Amino acid sequence: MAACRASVHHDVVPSGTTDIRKALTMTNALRVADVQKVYGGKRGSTTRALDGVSFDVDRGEFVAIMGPSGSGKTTLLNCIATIDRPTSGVVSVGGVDVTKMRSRDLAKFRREQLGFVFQDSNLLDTLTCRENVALPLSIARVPVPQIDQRIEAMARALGVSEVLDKFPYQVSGGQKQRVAACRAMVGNPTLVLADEPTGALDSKNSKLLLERFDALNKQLNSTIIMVTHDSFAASYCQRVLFIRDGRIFTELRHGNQSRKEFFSQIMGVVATIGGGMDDAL
Ligand SMILES: Nc1ncnc2c1ncn2[C@@H]1O[C@H](COP(=O)(O)OP(=O)(O)OP(=O)(O)O)[C@@H](O)[C@H]1O
Repeated sequence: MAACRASVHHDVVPSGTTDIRKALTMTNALRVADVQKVYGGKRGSTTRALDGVSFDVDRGEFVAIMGPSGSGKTTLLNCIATIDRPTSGVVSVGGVDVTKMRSRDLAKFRREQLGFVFQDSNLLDTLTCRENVALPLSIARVPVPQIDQRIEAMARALGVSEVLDKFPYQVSGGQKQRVAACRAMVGNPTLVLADEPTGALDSKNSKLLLERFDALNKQLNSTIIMVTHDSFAASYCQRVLFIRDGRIFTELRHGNQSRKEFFSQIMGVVATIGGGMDDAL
């Protein structure tokens, strides 16, 4: 097992710094440095959901986060997604320390820098699939001809071209989830955050989505962070971070081994770490 990379604080770039310093961190899509998250307090009981989590994600990496129920995965993803603020520590996306960002800037930041894929696709039922995918581009005021081009290209890449003009209730669960992935990735965000994206899919559709993620990661250099309980899903990633009791327990790298070999390695750690992982298998 590879050791986790040590956290370094000095080169985390706070928001509003110069382009030169940003350029220094161009290969770094995400830095999580000594992040703590404590819920509760003020005389009530407290829960330390994250206890000094540190790791880096390079641009173009496809990383899974695994861990038993209650280990802190959602809390970590919410801190990266700027939905929640850490109690202490730094979360830096594309070289910008998001923990220092003012609340009024966060919505814009999320829109422009992050793409989200949830367990249930969260598509808007009153819009067609095409209109759902167009949303982030329309909000970003991308010119209409470009919007059409980008939607067509992304739909082709995710295998949903034929359902673009249908409404979400007219398409299958697997297609819905791939349309949701289209919407998350069409704006080419710095980070795609996927929370149990295969959780509601059967094995055929899980495989299809993961293969498309893998292809997009390789072709577009997309950076994808995926929380999953499923070792099979994690085996598509280049790296798996295991979290237990709010701390990084260990990490595995895919390296040159086959996906099958990586899957067995992941299963080995899951067996060690225990606690309700791989429920989906
Ligand atoms: N808003 C909150 N207030 C208090 N405690 C919380 C809150 N959210 C999460 N926790 C606690 O923090 C810990 C980590 O929770 P988290 O949801 O991050 O775990 P998880 O790994 O995502 O679990 P699961 O796999 O079951 O979704 C748990 O002990 C949980 O009970």
